[in-house]
Amino acid sequence: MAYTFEHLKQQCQQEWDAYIQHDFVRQLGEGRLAPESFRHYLKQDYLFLIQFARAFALAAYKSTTLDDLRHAKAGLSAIVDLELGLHIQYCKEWGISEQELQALPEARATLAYTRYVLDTGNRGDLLDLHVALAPCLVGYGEIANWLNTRAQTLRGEQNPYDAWIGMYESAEFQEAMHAEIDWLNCELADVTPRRFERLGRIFSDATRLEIDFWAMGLELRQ
Ligand SMILES: Cc1ncc(CO)c(N)n1
Repeated sequence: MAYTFEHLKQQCQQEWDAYIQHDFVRQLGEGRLAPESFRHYLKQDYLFLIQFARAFALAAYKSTTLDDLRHAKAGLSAIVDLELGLHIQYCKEWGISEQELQALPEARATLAYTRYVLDTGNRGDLLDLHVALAPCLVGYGEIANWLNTRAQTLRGEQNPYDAWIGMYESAEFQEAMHAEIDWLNCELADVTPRRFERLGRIFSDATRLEIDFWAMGLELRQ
């Protein structure tokens, strides 16, 4: 049987739904998330993005084909040249200066998640690393789409978090998500059941760590 990305989700459907439909996400969509929670999340997400960039650098190191090398390089450039700049700008609009960002200590949830991804990539191969990254890349795109299906979601000026949803429903992000799913489907097609079981563990671990990232924001955990 050929495995697909869909199977990775199915083998931890409960965790996946708890991540996509988390209270943080619902409250953000309904425009009733506490601003302190959103600010705390934004600050930690800056630290997350720096480690995320390192993960793409690791993906370059783990690449053995020119195509994979180009893919990793494009991901690293997108984060360093584009996403981090946008994030710093967005933080400013929420009253968080670049100076403040640079001095932040990492919350435990940020440490746990990012170092888990880096360790998984270090000890495994490129597929292990991509599976650990998939909840970030695919999850946020799916979250934006899920929010857009909900009648309770507020869009436009009435929601202070509208721009956040806009970022992840954007054509660029949705394309990156689909490219990631295609890459994974291609690689998963010929793995053995034993390998799939190990990959499933990585995927569900990373999903649980994304849930903790939301909880960190919601509960202002350090
Ligand atoms: C924690 C987290 N996961 C995923 C993304 C999407 O890139 C993000 N910015 N932050």
